[in-house]
Amino acid sequence: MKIFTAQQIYQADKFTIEHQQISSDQLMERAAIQLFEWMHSRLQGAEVIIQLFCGIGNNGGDGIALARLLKEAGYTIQVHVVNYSETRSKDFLLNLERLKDRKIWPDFINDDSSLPEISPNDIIVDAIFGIGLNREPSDWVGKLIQHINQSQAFVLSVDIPSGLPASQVPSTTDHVIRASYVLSIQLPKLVFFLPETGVYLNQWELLDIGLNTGFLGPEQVAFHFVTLPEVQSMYRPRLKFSHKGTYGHSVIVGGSYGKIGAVQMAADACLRAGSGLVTAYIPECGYESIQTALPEAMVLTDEEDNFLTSIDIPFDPSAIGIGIGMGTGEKVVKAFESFLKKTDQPLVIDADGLNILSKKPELFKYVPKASILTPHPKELQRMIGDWKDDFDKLEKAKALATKYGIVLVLKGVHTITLYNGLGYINSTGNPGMATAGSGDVLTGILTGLIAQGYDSLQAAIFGVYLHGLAGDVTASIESYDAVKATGIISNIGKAYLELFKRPEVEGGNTA
Ligand SMILES: NC(=O)C1=CN([C@@H]2O[C@H](COP(=O)(O)OP(=O)(O)OC[C@H]3O[C@@H](n4cnc5c(N)ncnc54)[C@H](O)[C@@H]3O)[C@@H](O)[C@H]2O)[C@@H](O)CC1
Ligand SMILES: [K+]
Repeated sequence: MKIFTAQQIYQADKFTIEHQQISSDQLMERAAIQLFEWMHSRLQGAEVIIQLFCGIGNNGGDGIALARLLKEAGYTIQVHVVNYSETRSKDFLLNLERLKDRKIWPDFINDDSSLPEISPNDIIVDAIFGIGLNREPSDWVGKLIQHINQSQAFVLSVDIPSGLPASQVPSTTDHVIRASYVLSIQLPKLVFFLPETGVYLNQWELLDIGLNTGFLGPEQVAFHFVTLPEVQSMYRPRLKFSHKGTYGHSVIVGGSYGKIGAVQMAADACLRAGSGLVTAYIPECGYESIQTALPEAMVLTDEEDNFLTSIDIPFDPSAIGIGIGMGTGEKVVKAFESFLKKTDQPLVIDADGLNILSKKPELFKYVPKASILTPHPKELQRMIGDWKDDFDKLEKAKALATKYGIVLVLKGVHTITLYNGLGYINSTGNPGMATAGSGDVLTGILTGLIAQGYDSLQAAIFGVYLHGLAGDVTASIESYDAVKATGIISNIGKAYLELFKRPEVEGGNTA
């Protein structure tokens, strides 16, 4: 699913209005009906007070139109117009008149008004600012937003939390609505997914208002939101007449004394992802444990007991994952360096592999093209230095990926894969996955997918999704708190099955 800029969304609105021969007011009514139906199907006429805070633009217009529909269905509403500008939108005014025709009189909040009382039991509809926010809200609007945030009431934001710009971080963090739920009109916004801006919303969902897909289809975007249909289309089914050689021979290189488990988990995940054969390449000390714990894997050992001193794989592997639990001691760095210099096939590089690259950035030029690098935020910072904010981070990371022709997987709540100037934002996963070994599992999955013939970008997008889904399956059985990396591995199979299960209920997304 493409992630459009506010500018593109405005163009899509315009295009839809022209091509469907409807008025902008009719488009707003579609949005209001969708908002109403969402609320009504959940509230079922409950006797709760709904306080609607509406700006004076089209986001406010959505709110005012929604107020009318709620009133007509018998809900108790209070409508506040947040009067931050004299320049009111045409459709806002139209809907305000319709409200007045029904004898509903909103109160107007200005810079000298007292703040309305809000009970924690009320429901707030936040329609103050939408994607049209183009500067910081005035101080008094910021104070109103703070007041709403402190109310402990459920806050339903229309399109985007008010005060959150659509494509930059807000400058005054407490002048942004903290939304319990966002009903985003038709399209997700990039800020939903970044750590610094995603914190302003708990959950979100899209409301389809029938924007013209003829326009949206060919539009170029910088970011995609990766959902089930995209991932399904990447899946490579296993062939009837195939054998283990068809699915590749992966090698997982890493480990050191006390950190052999990382390689074991990666090798296990690699097998679960479908690699035909898997070899673990480790220091001698891990031989017995891996052979015992993972009978399906083969093991090659370094001469040295406790860490790797040379990496010589005596056959041509289909894929190599390297770096986990490896350490960054002098001899390891040397072994890694000479391995990089003699290898041209794309690698999956994680953990200490990344740390060595940060220590010796001159080695980047030896990283084979189309290798996948999977830094978590600290590893990324070591690689690209400090960033001003999340947008700056994305630019710097993109530049690094483009410079060396690599696939950069930025691990996080929404893992973002960057390649060739484009970004792919993952939609699966949960907070339970912030646990030891979760990254090793990802390395194993990615290596296993490359071994089976997925290209690097597909392996990254598909693998990150599958990894998150396996984590979601695990959490659904064991709770977020109890998710362990080995649990994620054992649910990779269920995640594969999930990919092709028909959805039973329509659900929201957790931002
Ligand atoms: N254009 C359309 O046809 C549709 C628009 N929709 C809604 O319209 C919204 C966008 O509406 P608008 O473009 O009117 O913008 P907003 O309603 O987000 O903002 C209102 C206006 O206030 C001004 N403004 C921006 N920042 C300000 C600040 N800090 N202080 C004071 N004034 C400020 C801007 O001129 C802006 O246009 C969307 O988020 C969505 O909710 C929906 O109704 C669907 C259809
Ligand atoms: K809003």
